[in-house]
Amino acid sequence: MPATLVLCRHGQSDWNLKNLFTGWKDPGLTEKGIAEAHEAAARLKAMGIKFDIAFTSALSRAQHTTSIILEDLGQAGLETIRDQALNERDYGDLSGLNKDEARVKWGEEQVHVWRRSYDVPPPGGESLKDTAARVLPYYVYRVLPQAMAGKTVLIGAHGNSLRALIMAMEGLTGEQIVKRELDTGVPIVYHLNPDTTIASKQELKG
Ligand SMILES: O=C(O)[C@@H](CO)OP(=O)(O)O
Repeated sequence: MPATLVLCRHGQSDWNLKNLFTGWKDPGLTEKGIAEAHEAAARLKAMGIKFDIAFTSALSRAQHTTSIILEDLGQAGLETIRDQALNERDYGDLSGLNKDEARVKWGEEQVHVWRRSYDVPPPGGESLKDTAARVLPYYVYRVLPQAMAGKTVLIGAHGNSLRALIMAMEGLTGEQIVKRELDTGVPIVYHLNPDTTIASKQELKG
């Protein structure tokens, strides 16, 4: 029986709605974000998934999404480990700025490079590579041993911390990851082989 690992980006946050760079800032979920978390839970429930352990970041939008999913699955008390290693990529000086205004100020291309490239950090912040340097050791040393022990694992985290993880798990290049977007509140269910490679992958979209 392959191990099961579910990755889920948090539901829409207040700053996603306002189109602001968020990073390590800590806005809550919008009504839509809360609804997305419930939908994520319903899709996991329809697959018959029950978790043995959950991991989330130190930021409330990911914690809230994770707790809604667990509550809806009837697993409110499940062991949930919070760690800032899973936090969103730090957007540095861009944090709190409007993304459209940033495009006007610095140009479409520069902002796209800051948002999606692999190794170009935004001013004062982390590149995806920097983010991977904290996410991947956490995954390898904390999360993966749980999955390899046969536990069904949930990671409720963020667009860029999960992009960093997915890049490594799926063996994507720096060019491929630029195009990879994660929707809010959409669980991705991976089954892993005993050697930790991916046996199957399913995105639970509506
Ligand atoms: O603002 C952020 O922290 C992230 C995720 O919402 O945005 P982006 O998609 O621009 O990386």
